[in-house]
This record gives sequence, structure tokens and C-alpha cells, in this order.
Amino acid sequence: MGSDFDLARWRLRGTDETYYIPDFVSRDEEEYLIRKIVGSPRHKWKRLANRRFTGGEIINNNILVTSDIPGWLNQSPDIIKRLSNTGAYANSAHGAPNHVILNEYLPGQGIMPHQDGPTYHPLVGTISLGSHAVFHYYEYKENAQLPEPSQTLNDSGRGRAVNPEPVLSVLLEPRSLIITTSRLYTNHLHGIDPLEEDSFSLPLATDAIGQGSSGHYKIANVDLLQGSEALEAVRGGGSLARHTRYSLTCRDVEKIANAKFLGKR
Ligand SMILES: O=C(O)CCC(=O)C(=O)O
Ligand SMILES: [Fe+2]
Repeated sequence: MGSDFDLARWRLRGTDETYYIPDFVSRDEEEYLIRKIVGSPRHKWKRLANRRFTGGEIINNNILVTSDIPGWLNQSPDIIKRLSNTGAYANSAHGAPNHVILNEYLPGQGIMPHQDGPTYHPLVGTISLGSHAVFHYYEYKENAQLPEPSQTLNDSGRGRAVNPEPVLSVLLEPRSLIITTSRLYTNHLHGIDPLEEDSFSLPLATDAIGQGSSGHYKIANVDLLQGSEALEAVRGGGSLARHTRYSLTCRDVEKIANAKFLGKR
């Protein structure tokens, strides 16, 4: 993937802020990366519920203490370089991700709708390995400031009610990359439902009239899907069983501290 990568080609219809790139890593690379993830020393990851972190620790004032991206992510294959070659990180402070969060999901596990917050340049690249997921983006309810604890997500969204109907849903195939930027990053939330399988509904006949092949499918990237199983499930109103999924979420932390200086405090 050279630096002439055509990012615009992968933009999701109807958005200015989301790019879905299927087969961002090959099957061999996927297998290699999963092997490295599963075999990497657990003490190197900061653990939080079903999430593991690498690539440095963020301390309370939004500073990355060390940049510690493991060799299997930035050597061969050099996923970090491949991400920066998409051009998506061109305007971020370092022009490339310097922080990676690894999430691990068993079938039936998801992640509550949340925002990633202001620590990062407002752009995240998410690589899916091992299984698909359906990623939903949500918006806050207009003028709603009432506390709704069941829908309170993280500090950035505390007390704001969320519209439970997603504004955008994307099927993330294994080996794909999704890039979320700008308003969808800063104003919306994102999450994955805790399901063992994802079911897809057919578009209503009335909706489909004049809408072309992808008309009103709930899955916004139906035109960009590569796998026949995924296409069949979405187009045919079928379902896809989830397997263990690993996601690598790659961001640019804007302020990097001098680790030695911090250590002496
Ligand atoms: O696993 C994913 O695809 C999403 C993870 C996520 O939203 C996060 O780490 O902030
Ligand atoms: Fe997130």
C-alpha cells in the first residue's frame, strides 16, 4: 500500500467522516498478528475489563508516557506505516498513530456506546482480526441533558441521553480497517452490541424504490463488502455468527511527555 493510496475511494456513502477499507491486512498477516497478540506477554498490556492496551500509557493529563508499539506491529508487516500511507493521519500531530489499544471480544461481548475523548487527534483507525463485528454510531438526543445512568457512557458523555437508533451501522469484516474522523469522532458515540450473532434485515420494499442496490440496507458499507458470506447475509437478510475478534484501534496522542523527565518527578 503506497503513499498514493486512494482514501476517497473507500468513503462510506452519505458520510464525510468514515472510510471502510476491506482486506487492509492479508489472511497470512491476520494469522500472524493474532498469533502475536495471543502470545504477547500479558504484563505488557494494561488491562481494563475485556480490553488490553499497548503502545504507551495515558496518564491523567492526557499525555502519552512512552511509545511502545511492539515490533510485530511496526516492522514486518509494518501496519503503522501502512496506516499512515492511507493519508488519513496526514493532519495529526505525528502523521501516524503512536498509540494502539487492543480489544478482545468473545462471542456475546461488545462495547457500550462511548466516545474516545479529547486525548487523541480526532481520528481512529480500527483493524478487525479473527471475526466480524457490527459497529454502530449514535448521536445524543437534542437538548437532552437529563441524567440517564443506563445510557451514561464515559466522562465525555456523562448525563446526556443517547438516541438508541444508530445513525450509521457498519459491518466490519475480519481484516478490514475502518477510519472514523471529525464530527463522527467528536460529536457521536460508537459501540458494538453484546451478541453471539448479528442478524440483518432486508430493506423495506418501499424504501428500495429508486435507491439503487444498497438503498436502505441498515448496513452502510454493503457496497464495499468483500466476503461472500458477509454479502449474502446482508443482502439476503441472514445472520453471521461471531467468533473471537481482536481489534487494534490506532490513534495519535497529540502530547507526548518526555518519559525520563516524568520519571524523576
Ligand atoms: O473494538 C472496536 O472495534 C472498538 C473499540 C473502541 O471503540 C475503543 O477501543 O475505543
Ligand atoms: Fe472507542
